[in-house]
Amino acid sequence: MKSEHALLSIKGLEITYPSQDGNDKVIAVKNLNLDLMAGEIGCLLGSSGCGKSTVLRAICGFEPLKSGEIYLRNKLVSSPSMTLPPGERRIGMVFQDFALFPHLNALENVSFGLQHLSSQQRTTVAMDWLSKVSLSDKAKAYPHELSGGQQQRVSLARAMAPEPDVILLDEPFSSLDIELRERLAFEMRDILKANHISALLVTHDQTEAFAIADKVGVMTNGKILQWDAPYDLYHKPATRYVADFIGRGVFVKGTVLADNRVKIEIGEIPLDQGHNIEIGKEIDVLIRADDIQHDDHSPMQAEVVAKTFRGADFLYTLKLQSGVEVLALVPSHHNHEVGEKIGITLALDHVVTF
Ligand SMILES: Nc1ncnc2c1ncn2[C@@H]1O[C@H](COP(=O)(O)OP(=O)(O)OP(=O)(O)O)[C@@H](O)[C@H]1O
Repeated sequence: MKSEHALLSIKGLEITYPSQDGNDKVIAVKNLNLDLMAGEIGCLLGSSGCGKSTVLRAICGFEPLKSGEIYLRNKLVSSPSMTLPPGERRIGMVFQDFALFPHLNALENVSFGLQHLSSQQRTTVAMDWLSKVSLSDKAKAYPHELSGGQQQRVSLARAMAPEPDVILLDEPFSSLDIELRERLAFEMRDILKANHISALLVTHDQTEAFAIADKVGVMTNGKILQWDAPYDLYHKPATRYVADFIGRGVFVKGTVLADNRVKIEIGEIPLDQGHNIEIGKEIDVLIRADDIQHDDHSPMQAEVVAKTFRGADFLYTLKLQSGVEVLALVPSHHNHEVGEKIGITLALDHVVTF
């Protein structure tokens, strides 16, 4: 069975909190399943309150389970009848605010979890991890003397130094500038991959999730709707909620044709194998901003009703003849005015429908 090889395996997890009036229970997580393989970086992605942090706390051993089981390296660490104490789990944590000890310098922060070693070994190991995050020259610096990105790398080095089974990261970029986030997410991914460390991250930011994770689980109401590679989440969303949540898209009406194709207002698209929809049926077809291309020579016209400059491209909102509005990403040297009509073609090779 696949999960036998998983480093972290969560089966049928349910966690409840007492509600404010003390009577009913808030179900924070329900029937959640997840397998994280050795060396894999996973991410739970969902909006505020969907239960992401509760899952992390349960993995750490801070939440009792209502039902289900959590295994680390095939060892049962949590079930409704037992919770292995947090200190006895081999888990590293990186928090939203980095949670560095302000009165300890970078080296001392990283040494903190290495109390089982001699003082000389501690320094050697901690210096080694500081060098792995490219901060050897900041060993003596205190947290307030480091930038946000540097503090985050110290925090990562501190979590990695005791060589835990898995590192959990709780919104690790949310206190940083938006421009920094994506770069640091890539940087963190490189460090984790170079050191073969498995990690589970939670975030509400899709760009962050896609930049860092091998597998992303889209969560809502305490459930994972789909656990997949970012590419598959984007191109093969399993539910309408996932399709709406990931990437910017619009659903337009389509009609199923005889030869396994679907006709929409601006063209025809093949239906994916496995869709057995009766001919003539009306379906909703997902059209993303990168599915529509601008082509000055195309006879098919759409009116620009809004536009946002994004540097390399414009995100145009285009009104089709029927009045339906779709989005289109267009290289920014094609600078058209609102109200202008522009030529478009459909660049979609398969239908996403539900
Ligand atoms: N200690 C608690 N007591 C009662 N309800 C709680 C408690 N902690 C969390 N909840 C509720 O459980 C649900 C899940 O909360 P959780 O913190 O796991 O969500 P989250 O996805 O991490 O949200 P955020 O991104 O805002 O941190 C929410 O409805 C929340 O209100």
